[in-house]
Amino acid sequence: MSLPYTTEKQVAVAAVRRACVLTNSVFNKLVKNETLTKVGDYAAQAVISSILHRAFPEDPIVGEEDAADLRAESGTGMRERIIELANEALVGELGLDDNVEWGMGPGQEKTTEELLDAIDRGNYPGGPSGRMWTIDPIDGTKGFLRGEQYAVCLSLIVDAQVEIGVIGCPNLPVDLSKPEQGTGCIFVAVRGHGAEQLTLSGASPEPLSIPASTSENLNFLESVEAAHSSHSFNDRVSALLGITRPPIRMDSQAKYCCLARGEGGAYLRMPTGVGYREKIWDHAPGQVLVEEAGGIVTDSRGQPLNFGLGRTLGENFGVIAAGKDVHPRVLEAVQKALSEEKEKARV
Ligand SMILES: Nc1ncnc2c1ncn2[C@@H]1O[C@H](COP(=O)(O)O)[C@@H](OP(=O)(O)O)[C@H]1O
Ligand SMILES: [Mg+2]
Ligand SMILES: [Mg+2]
Ligand SMILES: [Mg+2]
Repeated sequence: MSLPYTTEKQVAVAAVRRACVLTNSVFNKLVKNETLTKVGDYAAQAVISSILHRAFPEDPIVGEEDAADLRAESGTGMRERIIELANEALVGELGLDDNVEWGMGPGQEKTTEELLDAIDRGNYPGGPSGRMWTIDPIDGTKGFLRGEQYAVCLSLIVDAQVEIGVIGCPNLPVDLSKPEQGTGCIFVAVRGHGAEQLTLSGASPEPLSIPASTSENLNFLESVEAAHSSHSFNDRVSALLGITRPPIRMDSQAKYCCLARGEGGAYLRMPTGVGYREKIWDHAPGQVLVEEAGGIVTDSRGQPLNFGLGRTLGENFGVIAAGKDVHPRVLEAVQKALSEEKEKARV
């Protein structure tokens, strides 16, 4: 019996690989010299969206970026730069099995209009039924610009359930505890068929599973950006759990990837203010990856993340991702810390 979503998985990995080559070259050519922020985000979404469209022309896409500003932009050369970089990534030879037999070999150069349209194809509003892809071309843009962690994130959602997640992490050490082994990994999960880590060239799949954990070897994974998740809340939850090790701070869904391969032990993301709604592209690939590695992903109330409400997670409040044994303990401590906060606000 053939595995489900074989073609989708091949196409998704090919698309993420090309986008990673692109973001790497954007960093080396542009970010290191000048701050042309967003060039990588636009170009990578154009590349991934073009590849998806060629393979699955009927599938809608929920992408983070849109091309409105780019269309309006003139005189800076930014749009030309993006088109050039996207075309380089689309036609370049990547080596390995670039799936020519699925029509996924190096593509043809595209016009400016075609690439702007490809970016704008990410405007699907989402919803509860049918197939859709989510693209976060550069997740952790702040980390990307700092030369730290970022991730190229792609998922396939079918009837509100994430079926495939692919996360490319060009700057992530192959093993956090052995930085000398080099950086660059791709994480892939197919619902019901496990999670794996590949090299950045798409080779050497290693199955992933979250090992059992105790409080002694636990530390939290959390955002670098204090505006994105409450560091002080995490400190309180750590204290309640008796965790003494400092948190591992890292941008992007690389946190889900580290968790899936047994680094850290829990990813906790609590809102810093009222009103922000988490975006589906910031969590869909990470959710299926962690679940397929044997973990649990919920919001801070223990509810599953709802990917069927549109472009955001709606009423889901915060995110807790952890191994099966750790998750209930973290959830309980989060409840305790929340009720302490309520109590404080009352008096
Ligand atoms: N106030 C806020 N609260 C939570 N997340 C936020 C936020 N403002 C932006 N974000 C999201 O946080 C993501 C980065 O997460 P992290 O902090 O884990 O690296 C951003 O993704 P992008 O970088 O793709 O825009 C963005 O979507
Ligand atoms: Mg993001
Ligand atoms: Mg992004
Ligand atoms: Mg963004």
